[in-house]
Amino acid sequence: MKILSGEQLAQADASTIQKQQISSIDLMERVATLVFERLHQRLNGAPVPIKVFCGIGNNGGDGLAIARHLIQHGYHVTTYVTNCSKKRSKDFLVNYDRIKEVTKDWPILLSCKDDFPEIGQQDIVIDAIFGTGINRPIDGWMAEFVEHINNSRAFKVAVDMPSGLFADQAQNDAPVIRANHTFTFQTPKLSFFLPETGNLVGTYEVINIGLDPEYMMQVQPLANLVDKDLAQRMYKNRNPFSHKGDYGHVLVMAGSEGKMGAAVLASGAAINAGAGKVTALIPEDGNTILQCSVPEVMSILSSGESHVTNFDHELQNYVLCVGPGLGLKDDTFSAFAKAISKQASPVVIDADGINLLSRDLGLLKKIPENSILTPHDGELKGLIGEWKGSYDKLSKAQKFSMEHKVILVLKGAFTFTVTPQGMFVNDSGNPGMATAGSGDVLSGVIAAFLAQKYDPITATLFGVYLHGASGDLAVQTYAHEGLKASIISNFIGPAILNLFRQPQQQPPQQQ
Ligand SMILES: NC(=O)C1=CN([C@@H]2O[C@H](COP(=O)(O)OP(=O)(O)OC[C@H]3O[C@@H](n4cnc5c(N)ncnc54)[C@H](OP(=O)(O)O)[C@@H]3O)[C@@H](O)[C@H]2O)[C@@H](O)CC1
Ligand SMILES: [K+]
Repeated sequence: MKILSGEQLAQADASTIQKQQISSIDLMERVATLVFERLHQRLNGAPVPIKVFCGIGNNGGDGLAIARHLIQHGYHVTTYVTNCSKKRSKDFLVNYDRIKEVTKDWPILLSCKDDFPEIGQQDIVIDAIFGTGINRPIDGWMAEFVEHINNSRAFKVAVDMPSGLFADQAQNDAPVIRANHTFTFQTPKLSFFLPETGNLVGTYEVINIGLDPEYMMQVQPLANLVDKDLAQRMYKNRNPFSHKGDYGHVLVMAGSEGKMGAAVLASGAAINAGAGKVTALIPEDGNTILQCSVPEVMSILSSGESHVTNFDHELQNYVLCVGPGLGLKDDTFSAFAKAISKQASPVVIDADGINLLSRDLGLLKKIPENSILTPHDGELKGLIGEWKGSYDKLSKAQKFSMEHKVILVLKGAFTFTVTPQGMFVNDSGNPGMATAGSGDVLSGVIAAFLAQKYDPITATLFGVYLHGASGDLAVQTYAHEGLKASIISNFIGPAILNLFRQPQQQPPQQQ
């Protein structure tokens, strides 16, 4: 699913009106009806007090139309208009008139602090104050009003976006409605996925409002959302007459004294994700640990006892996955530099591999095009320097990806994959995955799909999605707290099966 900017959504709106020969007021009615239907489905006629707060633009117009439908269906609705400007949109005014057809109660105008209504704990608040048209932070009495709503214990439903939130631009601590649930139109907005603002959205639900398919097809999005549908389409069926040689060989260069678990997890995950063969290049003293932990994985021993000191072997045709638990010793750096410079096809670099690379960024010239780097924030700083907020981070990461022709996987609540061809947001995963070794598993999974001849971007996106989906399945049994990296790894197979199950067969998600 494409993630568009506010400006692009306005263009999609205009293009829909032109191509579908529908008026903007009819499009607003379509949108409001769809929101009403979803609300009605959940509320089922419940006599709860509903307060609809409308702005004076088209988001407010949506709010008025939603309120009208609710009133028509017998709900207990009070409608308010935040009277912050005389400049009302055309479609707002039409709906301001239309609401008179169903009630004698005019919307109540709010113009200052004295007008603020009391909001009860049992109320449902529908926030239709600002949507994608917000163009500056909310200030003055409106800022106090946002705080008033946020301080209430009512359940807050945002229309398109929580008011005050910018769809795709940085904002510094500006007042924003803290929604419990957001009905967003056509595409989710980029700010829903960023750590500074994602919590303001609550749960979100995309409503397909039927914007012009031609426009949607050709528009270059800010990012693409990788969800179950897309992941399912990435999957490659196996040929019944195939053999292990068809599924590639992953060489995991990893581990050091006290961190052999990282080598075990990365190489084990590569096996679990379908690599035909996996070999671990590890320090001598780690061999027993590895061989006892994952019997399917072969080993090559470096001459260093406690850490990898050299990269000497006879293997051919393998995919290198380097870094987990490798350590930062000088001779490990030399072995890393040698390993990198011997590769002709994309590699996966994780953890200490990225820290070693940051020691000499000149090595980037030796990394094959479309190699995959999977840094957490601390490691990323070694590559792109410091940043100010998520938008700055993404822009610097994009520049880095294009300049060095590499794929960056920026791990987080929503993992961003930044490629020279564009940016992707991952839709799977949960907070239980914030646990030691989870990243080691991810690097092994991505390397396994590279070895299985998925192209580098697909291998990355598919690996990131499945890693999160494994965590989502595992959490049903283990809870967030009980989740650990080896369990995530063991759920890769079930997560692949789950790609092809219908939603009703999925167990409920832990919130
Ligand atoms: N995309 C689609 O396909 C469809 C979109 N639809 C809906 O339209 C919504 C977008 O509507 P929109 O463009 O009218 O903008 P909206 O968010 O209502 O606000 C604009 C008003 O706010 C004002 N204003 C701005 N910032 C302010 C501030 N800080 N403090 C105070 N005022 C501020 C600004 O005034 P001005 O800047 O001119 O002073 C202007 O009057 C979208 O979210 C969705 O709900 C559907 O109906 C149909 C399909
Ligand atoms: K809103």
